[in-house]
Amino acid sequence: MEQYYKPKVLIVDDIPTNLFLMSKILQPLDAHVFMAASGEEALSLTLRHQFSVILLDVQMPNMDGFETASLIRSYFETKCVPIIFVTAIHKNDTYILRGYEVGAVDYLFKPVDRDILVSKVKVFLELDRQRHALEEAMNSIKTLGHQKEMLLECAGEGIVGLDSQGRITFMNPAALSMLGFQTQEIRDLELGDLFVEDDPGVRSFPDGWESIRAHENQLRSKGNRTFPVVFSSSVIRERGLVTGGVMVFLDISERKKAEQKLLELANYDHLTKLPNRTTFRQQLEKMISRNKRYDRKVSVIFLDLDNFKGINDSMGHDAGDALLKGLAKLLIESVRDYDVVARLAGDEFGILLEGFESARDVIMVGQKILERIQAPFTIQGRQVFVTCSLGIATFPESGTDPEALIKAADIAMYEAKREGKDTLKFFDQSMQIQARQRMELEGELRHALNRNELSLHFQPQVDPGSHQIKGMEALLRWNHPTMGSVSPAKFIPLAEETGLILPIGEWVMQQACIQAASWHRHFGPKSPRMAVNVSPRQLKKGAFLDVVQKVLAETSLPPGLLEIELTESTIMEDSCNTITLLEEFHRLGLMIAVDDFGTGYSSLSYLTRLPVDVLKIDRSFVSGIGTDLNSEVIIRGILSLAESMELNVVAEGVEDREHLEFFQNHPCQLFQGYYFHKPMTGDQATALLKDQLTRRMVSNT
Ligand SMILES: Nc1nc2c(ncn2[C@@H]2O[C@@H]3COP(=O)(O)O[C@H]4[C@@H](O)[C@H](n5cnc6c(=O)[nH]c(N)nc65)O[C@@H]4COP(=O)(O)O[C@H]3[C@H]2O)c(=O)[nH]1
Repeated sequence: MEQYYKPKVLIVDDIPTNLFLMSKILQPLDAHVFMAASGEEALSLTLRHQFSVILLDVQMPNMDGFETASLIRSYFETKCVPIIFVTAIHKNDTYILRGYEVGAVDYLFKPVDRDILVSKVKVFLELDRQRHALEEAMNSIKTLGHQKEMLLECAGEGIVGLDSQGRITFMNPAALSMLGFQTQEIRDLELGDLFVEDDPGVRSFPDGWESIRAHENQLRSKGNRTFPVVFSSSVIRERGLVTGGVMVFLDISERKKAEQKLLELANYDHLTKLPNRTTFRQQLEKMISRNKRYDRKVSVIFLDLDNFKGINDSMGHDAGDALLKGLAKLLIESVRDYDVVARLAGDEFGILLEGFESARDVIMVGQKILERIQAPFTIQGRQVFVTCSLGIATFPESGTDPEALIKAADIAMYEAKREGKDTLKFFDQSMQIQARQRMELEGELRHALNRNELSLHFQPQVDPGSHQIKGMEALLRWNHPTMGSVSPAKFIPLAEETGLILPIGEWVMQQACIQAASWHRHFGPKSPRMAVNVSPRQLKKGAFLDVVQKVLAETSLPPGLLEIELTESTIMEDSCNTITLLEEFHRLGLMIAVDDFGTGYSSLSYLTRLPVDVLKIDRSFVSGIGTDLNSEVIIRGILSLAESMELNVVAEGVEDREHLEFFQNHPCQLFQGYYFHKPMTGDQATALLKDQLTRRMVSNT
């Protein structure tokens, strides 16, 4: 803030009374009054203070007033200080003139009149105040100008100045450096030369310039580098006339890069660089509206790898990632440039096709993918074989909006999986009905355990010679309050898919062991061995071994009375882990049976490495006895294999005498089937075992 300015007055007189009187008179004026008794003293004061006016006595000893005034005028700092001479009234004109020559601005005559003195001094004080105010104003203008200059110099934004014709006249250092120009090079430049794309606002200088606020465009540097900027402009007017313009711009390359990165993250899969699900959906929406107008079709292919999890688990995530990248490349190469390939999730990919003639073209694309995928991928120096399942849905038949189409293709893909994988399926409405039923069933199954709707039935396994019951297979039953009895063939695969098999399987193991332990307490060492079906998902879960150990400990069932039934395909699926786990079960003393034997394509050499005790001949072969020579050949093959490997064999699905007679010539250890017993409740099985015991005792007596 500006400080209050108090002017200074100097009175010079060798007579103290004069000094005193004049200072007294000047006291009411708002000024500092200084006094000097000689010319020398006056000079010394003028060099230290800036006086508004000096009242200088002419007649003084040593250095008189004229001499003092000349000396004051001779110094740069003091040469303009107004001097009023104070002298006797009778002095002549020559004398007076001399005073003016040495720099007097006025005279006062002694004896000094009070009013005249005050009014004359007042004038000079006022003049000095105004001079001071002017000086202050000048100073602040100077400071402001300097500040503005600094602003232009230091601003990070590029600032470009134009003349009234719109020609560039100025660029601040930031603008020069961003655009790569030297100051002298800007003279012939027009603003439009700097813009990559014509900007109507820029072109319309000076009209419309005021409205350019935060526009985005690209500027071109001298070296032809283009970079994105955000810029604003304003027009300079003086008294209503346009005198120039200013444009301020900011290089937003970094911001644009960050925006681009965010956009990629939001719309693309970072691993394969393919569009993600969101983008896939948007593209499908566009494709639908594009083709709807011309009554043309759009196809959605949903692809899922069949054995990705196995590869990921056994070879590690890096290998899994490499496989997905390889697959992405394969898919892109299998379709046309304008078809869309996206990664929807994990090992799920989506393809959008348009502009095809008929469904045959889409099938050909799908088959091409199925064929190409058969060639091994080389990952971490190893050859990896994969297959995939494809589901195809077509607009408008399978659905008219993106969600419906993606869902339909997903359902069709699911059907392809159910049909044995490595194939493609076209969506049809019946699939949707099945999918809905599956969903409803799943909802019900989730509550089945808590609502006590599950129970176990037991089917005896009988010794062919003695007809004694040596084993019992635990078979799960679901009795739903409205649907009635639901077949395990229907709900077990569903439980497997949804993971519900884990709690359900644990419950089965527990209930079966409780029952087996009860029989063991009742019938002693001759009580039947309990065979429990175990699904692949249970086996893969590391905790399954703990579950079995815990149940055995809780029920005190001798481990030798527990048999685990695994299907052939389960055993073959996950080699290393399965062998280790089965060996653990063996160490515990459990028996291991291979269910549905003969339906898979087990490598026999692999089978010899597995700790297996029992092979169960699949029901489909037994039912072929007498009608299908192949089945009989297979059964004979299994029996001789089992003999050479010293494995026991259980023939499943023995329904009639013909089956039984076949096995008289081809001995097998146990029979299971309706010919002997159907699956029955625990109580019925207990009664049967009691009956058997009684008959044995009777026959022994
Ligand atoms: N036509 C005919 N069928 C016969 C005959 N003898 C037995 N069966 C049926 O054949 C199936 C034998 O069980 P599986 O092969 O383990 O096949 C089982 C098994 O894979 C699965 N399953 C049943 N209970 C469980 C369980 O607790 N856990 C798991 N993971 N799977 C189970 O469900 C499948 C079907 O079970 P179920 O419907 O109980 O069907 C049983 C049984 O009722 C016969 O002479 N003729």
